[in-house]
Amino acid sequence: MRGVITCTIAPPTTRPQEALDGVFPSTSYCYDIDKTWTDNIKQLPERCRSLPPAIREWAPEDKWVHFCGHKLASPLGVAAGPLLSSEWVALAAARGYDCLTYKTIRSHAHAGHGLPNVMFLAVQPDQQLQAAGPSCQQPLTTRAPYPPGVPLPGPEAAAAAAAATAKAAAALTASPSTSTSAATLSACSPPSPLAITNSFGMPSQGPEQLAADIPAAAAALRPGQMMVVSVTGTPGRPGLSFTDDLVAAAAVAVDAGATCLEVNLSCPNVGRSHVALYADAPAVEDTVRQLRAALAERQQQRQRASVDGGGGGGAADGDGVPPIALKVGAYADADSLRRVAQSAAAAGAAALSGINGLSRRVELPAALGGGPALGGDRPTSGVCGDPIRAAGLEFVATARQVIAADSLPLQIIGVGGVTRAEHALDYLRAGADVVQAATGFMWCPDLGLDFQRLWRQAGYCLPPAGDGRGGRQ
Ligand SMILES: Cc1cc2nc3c(=O)[nH]c(=O)nc-3n(C[C@H](O)[C@H](O)[C@H](O)COP(=O)(O)O)c2cc1C
Repeated sequence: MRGVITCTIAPPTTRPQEALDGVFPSTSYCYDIDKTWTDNIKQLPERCRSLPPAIREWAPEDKWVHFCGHKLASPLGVAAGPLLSSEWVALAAARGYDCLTYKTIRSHAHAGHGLPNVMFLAVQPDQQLQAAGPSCQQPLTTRAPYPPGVPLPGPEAAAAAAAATAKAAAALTASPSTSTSAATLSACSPPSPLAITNSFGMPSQGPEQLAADIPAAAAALRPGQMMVVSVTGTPGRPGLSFTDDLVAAAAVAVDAGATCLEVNLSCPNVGRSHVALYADAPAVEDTVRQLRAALAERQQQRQRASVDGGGGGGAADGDGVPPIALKVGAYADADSLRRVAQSAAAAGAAALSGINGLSRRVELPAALGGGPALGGDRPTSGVCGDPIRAAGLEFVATARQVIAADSLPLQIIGVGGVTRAEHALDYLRAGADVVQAATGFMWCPDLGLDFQRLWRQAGYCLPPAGDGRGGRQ
């Protein structure tokens, strides 16, 4: 793989004074990390509900981008995770994101892990984690939690940020050529570096709720936007293989009208049995073949049973199966990625989406006693945000080379460490068709509107890359 990714590890101890400097409140701007994911579904946190009106100028349709049979007004989206329900999808759709991935669902209701689910990491500014290698066996250290009783940024802070955003947006509207920096538009200012570990264990609503909520999420989209539904299987279900259960989860999504699926083959927060599926080329090929065959068979049955023909999405191909993206992790080398890309394409997958959070051991600072930060039963968890951007870019650049060299019919979703709008442009230059943020969206939902401004300034195509590789459009 090209490039050098260093893996300097945070110092083993963090002085409490530094850790509690108030820059790292225990909640994100939007998602409330002190609450369970079900509470975050029940009610969108106040800060998300009181965002100022979004001002966005939509690209003319001839500048829209093609992705998995859909036309997108822009190539930015939100990755699987933060969009827990239709309300969250509607929020992202209104804040400048066009490719919205509905959080990974299972075939059945699943509680996932208890709190804590998200903790801040003590990393150096610009620290980037290696995708693989012995140095990555070393643990990362969390920041001390925000002290109890210290008030979080409340409605006043949100109102001040909203006023600043409205002012900047008004200036922009009055003079579209103003070179207001993207940062001045955001109604939030994420901590820097924004480095978290998340450990949810892929909780899922049950099929009945999803049957109502997935169509509600799709109804929140405008022309030029699409929703991908992320699905996974659960190993060890009585009488069902992982793939059988994956088919059942995908069927929930398809029956609810999903027009694009993403199969999560790389969750770093579940048992070992399927965390590394994405790295096993024959298993990837088998899984995708079986999934597509089962969905095609279901579609035929439905067509036979219905005089009007079955459902199926607008982007489904000839056999009625929606395009399938595969969510993968970082690969140790280009050959491993090539083998999986070839297998995925041979089985009929439409896209690769990477990377997932990097799995690391995560410990409390020594000042708080050390030991696994999420408890002994969760010694490792997924690292997301700024420290994985280099690994994500490396994945995209390598995938683009492999796809071009082998003429594979695959598109690429670039994910990992997009915490500012400019990072999305870096991903597009590296070769992504679509770029998504997870952590960046949680801490700065208006990153989407910032990106739209940059995208418009760029003339809705890529500016030349600084490294001489050039853009793709
Ligand atoms: C809170 C949270 C929940 C996530 N849940 C999922 C999930 O359910 N399925 C999945 O494929 N990835 C999940 N991810 C991983 C993200 O999709 C993404 O791959 C990873 O966070 C790297 O992107 P980021 O640096 O923008 O956060 C989750 C990430 C976060 C932060």
